[in-house]
Amino acid sequence: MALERRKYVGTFIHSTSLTDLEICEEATIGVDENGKIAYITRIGDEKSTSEDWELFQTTKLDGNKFFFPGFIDTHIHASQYPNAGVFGKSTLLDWLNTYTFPLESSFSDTAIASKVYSRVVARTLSQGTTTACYYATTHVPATNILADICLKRGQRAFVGRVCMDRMSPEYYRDESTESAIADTRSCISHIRSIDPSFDLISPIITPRFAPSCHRATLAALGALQKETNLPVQTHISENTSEIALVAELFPEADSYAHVYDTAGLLTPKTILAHAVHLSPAERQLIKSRDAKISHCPASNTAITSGRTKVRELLDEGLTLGLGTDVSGGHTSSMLSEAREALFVSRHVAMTDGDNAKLAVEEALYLATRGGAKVVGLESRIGGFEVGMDWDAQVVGLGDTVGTDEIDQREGLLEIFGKETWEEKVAKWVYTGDDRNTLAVWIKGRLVHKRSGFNI
Ligand SMILES: Nc1nc2[nH]cnc2c(=O)[nH]1
Ligand SMILES: [Zn+2]
Repeated sequence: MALERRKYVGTFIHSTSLTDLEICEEATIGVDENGKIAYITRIGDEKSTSEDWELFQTTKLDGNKFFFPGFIDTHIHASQYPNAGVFGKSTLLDWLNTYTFPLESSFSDTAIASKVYSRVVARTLSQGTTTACYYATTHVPATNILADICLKRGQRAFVGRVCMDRMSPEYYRDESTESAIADTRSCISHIRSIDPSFDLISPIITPRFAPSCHRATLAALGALQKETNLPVQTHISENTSEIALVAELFPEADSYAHVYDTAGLLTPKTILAHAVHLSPAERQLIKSRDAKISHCPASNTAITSGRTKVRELLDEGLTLGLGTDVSGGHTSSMLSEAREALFVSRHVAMTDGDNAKLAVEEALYLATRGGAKVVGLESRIGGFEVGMDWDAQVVGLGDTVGTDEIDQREGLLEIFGKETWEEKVAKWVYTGDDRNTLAVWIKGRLVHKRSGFNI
């Protein structure tokens, strides 16, 4: 579907490195008919565009509004969305049995799948998530519905049919290695039929986690990865009881990471969620395979899995993004997840020292550029550069306060007028929510607009 070219004028903020945000006031970005950034003009730049761009529409921001790259959620269970916030005092293994497997098994009903998946895609778009790595369930029709909804709504997504053939209830598990592979292939074929070059929607090979797959299933999924070169997502080293279970089930393996490596599942296209309790040798192995990590601080706090030492992982050169891990995590908002990453790093700092603290800039990097690297799309998304796709959101912080009236429309954020842009961004991260997400584009297509905001 061809788009109209469009110019975006105003303040642009994006990460240029882990520690740096570039803040460009009064800049212009031209987006072409393919949804790609054609040019960027910053203050003081020579105007570099041809006359014909003058003919096209402009979206111009004023006041305390800015353009920011769309968020990349590197780990979210779409099927668990109805349970967001419902976890009691459980920890991982009892949480799976009490809350998660019963809910996921209900996706044998495609009406439930349609309803939940429509809702989660609409909600995450409204929260500025332009790319999501979704776990679905074991059900082929329901997983295909998730892919269809993402394509229709325009959300960039990795959609994984969950493979699990042991350590789960009989009512919810794959029958055999062969059926797990056949069902995975069936979902891959469906996605190929709706998005032949996996341009917006990609399949992702999804062994739930080592304990729920027999060795033969892990190995067959590793072979499927080799055959297809598709990405892989799974969980690793989230919780100490889970790690003990892996040691019991795979006594021949040196470690949890070795289980995946032996199966051919530790690849540059592998996303490992959690990675809370990795040993130095496992971190070394993951780095040597160039596998990626999805840090899920909200979930790690909610179901008391542990505190990931993100600074150590970053200092060792591992590649990290953020994942909401709904519904281990209570929130589908990547803005909230960035805040959780900041707070968890402060808890680590209370025992390990101040160097553990993440800065706002670092949390935002993980939510955008870091996530782009995790999903292998760093040349296309995560920042504003010529040739990249226009995956962007407008953040509006509300008018500078001046009266006693509380502005209902743009949330709780209070801008008093003396703040620098850096301080405004910090207020957004620490006190903002989806009311501040005024519009969202993916590949140049407008996919969400808050009522009352005129573009
Ligand atoms: N957080 C989380 N960890 C898992 N490990 C295996 N399955 C799951 C899941 O659904 N959520
Ligand atoms: Zn998860």
